[in-house]
Amino acid sequence: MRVLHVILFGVGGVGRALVRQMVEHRSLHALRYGLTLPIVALCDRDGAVVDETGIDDEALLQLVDFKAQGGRLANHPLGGPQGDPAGIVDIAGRDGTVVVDCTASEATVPALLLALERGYKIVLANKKPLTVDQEVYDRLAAAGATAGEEGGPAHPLTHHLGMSRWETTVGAGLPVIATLNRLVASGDEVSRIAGTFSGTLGYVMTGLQEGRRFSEIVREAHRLGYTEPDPRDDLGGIDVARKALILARGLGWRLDLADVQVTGLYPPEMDSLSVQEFLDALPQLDETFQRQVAEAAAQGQVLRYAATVEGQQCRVGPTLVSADSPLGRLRGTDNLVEFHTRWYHPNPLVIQGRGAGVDATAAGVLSDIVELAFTG
Ligand SMILES: NC(=O)C1=CN([C@@H]2O[C@H](COP(=O)(O)OP(=O)(O)OC[C@H]3O[C@@H](n4cnc5c(N)ncnc54)[C@H](OP(=O)(O)O)[C@@H]3O)[C@@H](O)[C@H]2O)C=CC1
Ligand SMILES: N[C@@H](CC=O)C(=O)O
Repeated sequence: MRVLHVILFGVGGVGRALVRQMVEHRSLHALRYGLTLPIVALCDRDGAVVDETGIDDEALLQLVDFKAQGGRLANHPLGGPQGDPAGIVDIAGRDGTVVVDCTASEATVPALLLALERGYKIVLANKKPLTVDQEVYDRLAAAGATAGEEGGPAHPLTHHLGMSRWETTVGAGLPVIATLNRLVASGDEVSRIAGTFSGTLGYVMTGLQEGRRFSEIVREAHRLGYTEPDPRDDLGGIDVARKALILARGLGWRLDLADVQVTGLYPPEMDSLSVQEFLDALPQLDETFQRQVAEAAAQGQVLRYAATVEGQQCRVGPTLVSADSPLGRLRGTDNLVEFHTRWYHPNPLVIQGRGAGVDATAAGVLSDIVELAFTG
């Protein structure tokens, strides 16, 4: 039996769905792939449960229920406090470990780098480590990638052949990163990537179209687990900017988050509020959006939050499109990603489907883990 030990950071919506799917599919993985995936550490922001023999399934299901009810692992009878994710990798890691990041925090970067230094593998649903410094991206992406000419450093565009996977960072479970990597590997020339990359903003824009209030839709998207922990990351455009940057870096472009042109959907004064205060203050934006959507509808147009990666530049922001265009016909959390390339011209290669949701995302993370079990 092939064994890959799992250290999981983040037991929020995605992390909990992942644990449930891992437990549910244990026999499928054993039968189909001869693979077993024991979870040896489960960590939230200040606590952890560690068991080097693998936390048993009954305890895992009990722990995710405990987390769903707002519990803290530091206070659980099986858990204890932790303030250093790298320390968890140090004590719980061993040969054949994968560190899975389902947080929305930069605090995991040292743990991820340590994991790679030790020869472990990493899977990220978290976009932040890939969108801080270029140097961090390079280190996270290049570990174990194919050697360059005459054994030199790996070429930046062989990243996806290494020990890291981050398929769900763009388009959740949709195969956006895999498609990009395949285009790059074939030598095709990608000239433009464009579309809508946010499940939350798709849900908000199409909800507005149906005549619903902005504040009500945003709160619903938050409750359903589509938004980032702080929904301003979605509404301010920074989450889409991170996705655009991950795609641009995947093309080998050397850009930083500050280089992405971002237009947000709420006024900067709302940045100083707490998340709850922000959610409570949303009704003050209802009328503006209602007016914008009505004016657009009168012209046969709808509002969408679009992203473009082209000519060494990334741009994200609201735009009006014809209600009858591919973007205009999108509904709910669906994303649409067009790759315009030398061989996909004039018609682009298009990926479309659910772009947020904890189960589809967790399934994408689990696929990355299974793929890495057979890599390297
Ligand atoms: N939801 C979705 O549809 C999608 C989400 N993603 C990405 O997946 C990630 C998780 O999203 P989601 O589950 O919705 O978010 P949640 O806010 O529900 O969960 C985040 C989890 O991370 C934990 N956490 C925060 N900081 C740390 C830390 N320093 N060390 C360990 N754990 C930490 C939190 O701990 P605590 O419980 O103590 O607060 C919480 O358990 C995000 O990066 C998001 O962008 C990607 C694609 C789609
Ligand atoms: N908040 C994000 C989740 C996926 O990355 C979104 O809504 O797209």
